[in-house]
Amino acid sequence: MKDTSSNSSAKKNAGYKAAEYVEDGMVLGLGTGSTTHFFIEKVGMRIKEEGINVMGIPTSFQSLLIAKQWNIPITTLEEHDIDLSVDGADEVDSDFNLIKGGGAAHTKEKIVDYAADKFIVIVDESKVVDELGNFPVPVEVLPDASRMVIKELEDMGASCEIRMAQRKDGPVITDNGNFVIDAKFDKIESPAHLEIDLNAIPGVVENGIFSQMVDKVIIGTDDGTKEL
Ligand SMILES: O=C(CO)[C@H](O)[C@H](O)COP(=O)(O)O
Repeated sequence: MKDTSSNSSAKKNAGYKAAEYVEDGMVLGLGTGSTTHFFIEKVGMRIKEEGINVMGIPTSFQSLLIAKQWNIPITTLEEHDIDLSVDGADEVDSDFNLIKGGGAAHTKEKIVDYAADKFIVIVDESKVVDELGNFPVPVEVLPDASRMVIKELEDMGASCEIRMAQRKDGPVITDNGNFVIDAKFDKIESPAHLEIDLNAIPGVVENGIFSQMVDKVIIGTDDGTKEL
């Protein structure tokens, strides 16, 4: 789906910069992906070196494993509200609309990111776009509904593919046991409307348009960061 090995110094700069916004006592939403990996790593370093006291709510098994590796205490949305969530994106426009879900984690990411008091997005420059839509919109679906959802998406003008696993025969299975349909629209006129319309299709669990809640975007470059 995407090459997560590229732009690693820019991703690292963005992730490390976001960790500067972490304060002692915070509960953190831990996004998913190669950029967020650097954020979690830096939070772990700050716990070790500065002794800050924070807890994390991971948005995927991947993020849970990285957090455990860095001895970040884990909690859940059942137990705590979230002060700050930090997450990557596949596309971000100047109105802070996002496409997420390149790692198939967008359902839990949206629950956690939207619940946070503050939501910071971290990307490298390649993710910044004038208009969303070059990256297909990931749509998590209940497996039994996938053919019907594809028909609805095609009626809405999208070209669709069920995302296939790379080292397993068959579809990608999300952390929630579902499939992901990648829906490519020629043009996304209104991200906010599309976000609502996609979730109205029976069988859709969540889609990867994030049109709400972003407070800040940190763009990593090879030399440093820019903030929007
Ligand atoms: O939405 C996501 C996972 O579902 C990721 O945040 C998004 O795909 C960006 O990943 P990366 O930082 O590896 O480029």
